[in-house]
Amino acid sequence: MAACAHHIRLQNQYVCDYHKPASFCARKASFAGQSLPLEPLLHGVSRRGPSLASVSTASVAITPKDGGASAVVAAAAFAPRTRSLALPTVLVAEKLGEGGLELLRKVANVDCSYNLSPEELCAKVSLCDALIVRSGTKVTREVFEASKGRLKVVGRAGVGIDNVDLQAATEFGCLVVNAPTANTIAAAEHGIALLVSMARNIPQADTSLKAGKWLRSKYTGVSLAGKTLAVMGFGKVGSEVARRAKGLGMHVVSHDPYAPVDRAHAIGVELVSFEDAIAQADFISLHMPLTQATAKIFNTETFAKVKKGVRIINVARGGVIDEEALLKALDTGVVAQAALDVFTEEPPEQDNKLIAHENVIVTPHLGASTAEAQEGVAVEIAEAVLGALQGELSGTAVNAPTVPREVIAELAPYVSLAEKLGKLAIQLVGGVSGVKNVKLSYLSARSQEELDTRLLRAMLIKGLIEPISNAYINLVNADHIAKQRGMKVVEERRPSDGTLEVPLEAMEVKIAYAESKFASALSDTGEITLEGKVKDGTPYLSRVGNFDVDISLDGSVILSRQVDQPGMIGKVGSILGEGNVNISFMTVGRTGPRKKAVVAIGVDEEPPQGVLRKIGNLPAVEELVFLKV
Ligand SMILES: NC(=O)c1ccc[n+]([C@@H]2O[C@H](COP(=O)([O-])OP(=O)(O)OC[C@H]3O[C@@H](n4cnc5c(N)ncnc54)[C@H](O)[C@@H]3O)[C@@H](O)[C@H]2O)c1
Ligand SMILES: O=C(O)[C@H](O)COP(=O)(O)O
Repeated sequence: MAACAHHIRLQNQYVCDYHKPASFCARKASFAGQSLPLEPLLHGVSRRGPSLASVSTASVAITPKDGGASAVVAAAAFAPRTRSLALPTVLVAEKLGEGGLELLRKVANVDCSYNLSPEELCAKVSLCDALIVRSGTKVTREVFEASKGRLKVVGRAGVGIDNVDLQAATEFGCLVVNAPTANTIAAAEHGIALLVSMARNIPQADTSLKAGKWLRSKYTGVSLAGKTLAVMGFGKVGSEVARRAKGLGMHVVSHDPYAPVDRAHAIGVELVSFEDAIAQADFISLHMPLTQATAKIFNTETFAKVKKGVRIINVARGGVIDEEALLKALDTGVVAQAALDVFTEEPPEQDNKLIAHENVIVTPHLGASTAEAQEGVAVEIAEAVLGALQGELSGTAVNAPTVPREVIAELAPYVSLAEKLGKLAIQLVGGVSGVKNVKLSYLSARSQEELDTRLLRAMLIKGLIEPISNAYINLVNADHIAKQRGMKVVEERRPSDGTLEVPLEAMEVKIAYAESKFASALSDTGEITLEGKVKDGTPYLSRVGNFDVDISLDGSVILSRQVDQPGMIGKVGSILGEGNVNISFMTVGRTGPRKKAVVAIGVDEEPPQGVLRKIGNLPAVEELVFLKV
């Protein structure tokens, strides 16, 4: 047997990496939450093939955002397998750029099989170690079941992973990686292409001329110069669209409650409220992710507030527009034109009325479809998949294995607390100030060496960012994604004289320079401030702004600031009861008897808007916010 040049030793098991592309060799192998230097060990493994399936570390993975209440799940991310001398097999189920295929072919058997039916995909996947898809292939629970544990990595050659069942992937110990940056420019350029084509009726005029007509006045367009474009979502794609639109002489405003103001100012874009953006825009371009908060955010109510004759471009996700409402708005002239690359259902039904509408131009989800973007995405995903097959964690891992069981066992409730505090804190942000500076403080008797806070910090970031983006955060990518979004997260330890047995007495999150939807969440220093504790293994919210509260975080929370007076608890309780909303907890934090008080109410279900309105209308209630946990 020939000796390999390099091997990674992971918890006494060996992974041969002689076949890695050169770029992998100098790196550290990061696995199961440990960063391990590559150990050049010489041991007898054949050069004929990699032994990449030999990693067996029991590890834990942060659950994906749809993964239920538990913040972490134990999963054997790479199940023990006998050392195989065969090359791994990678199934490429949608067309992938040649550069990526070349990389894969160097070290794997590559099976390019496109347009597989769900049954064919299930049949093939049991013979594959990795699967690469774009948005056109549904990687369902059935696919993971059918793979019978062989599938170790799913690579999404693009950003959105709406088509991959992440929960099932995690349960089956399958890593999911994506390629989030390589198609940004393509998507932005497509947005601009649609903007210009729509304004000048290019598709309609083209069709008409090809049909033998010469209709010059019918296709008179509108100019872009001097018009206002509202960019909804100032992330990777939105900011590139804004930059390009400025070059076309447009006045660009943007709505993104979480974007750093200075990044927008740097390219001459003003961040404004949702209402301001849609009220002043001649053109609206959508670039936000599809989340609970943005689903159908463009609906009948929204269209009632736009400038009459507005034109809309959507290269984000179909679900952010209520398609029926858009159709009505087009029919009544409220919306003059729409340019759509994405649809609620893809491909859309044949008789889709929006697509047939004369004032709508469409493309079949082509935002990422340029030769350059697809080459970039292909290389990005091939590297991520190959790295993952060899036990490396890519920075774009979506449901990555992270830390060893013993660490997680001790920190589990704190990990959950950190995510919940993040989720609550981000929901408290309001206005247009953005989220730039976050401080996470640990009150603990333990020293730095005795308390590994990496997972807590990652989970805080997960809680802060996932509800407002399509990013999936794990230990590996948390800091990277926070930085990418201009969010600075600093940690601070505050010594306590408590016992060393308890990892943490309390955890505090502060968001500086941010406005809040709930002014009482601001502390004396003007920061949104939340403190949490773990009691009997359960995360609790212990402070909001300057108000001490005590509420279990196993349901959602209503926070209300009111004048402390007799009968209030009964009144609020009755309104919730009438609305069939079950109260799990209620505490009052007050500055003094009959002065200001913050009432924190834990509820098992989301109260209907009418119920919240009734509570808000009680004369003693000064402000109210509902927060999902
Ligand atoms: N059509 C295509 O082929 C194509 C290609 C690439 C990306 N996309 C889609 O484009 C969208 C943007 O992608 P990206 O890479 O720029 O993502 P990103 O995460 O970099 O940016 C999204 C931005 O939206 C903001 N946001 C979140 N909630 C918001 C809200 N309620 N209101 C306003 N802004 C909000 C976030 O703060 C963030 O800045 C995503 O939906 C993505 O799936 C489509
Ligand atoms: O999420 C994405 O990356 C884009 O929507 C592009 O999807 P596609 O790779 O299927 O073109």
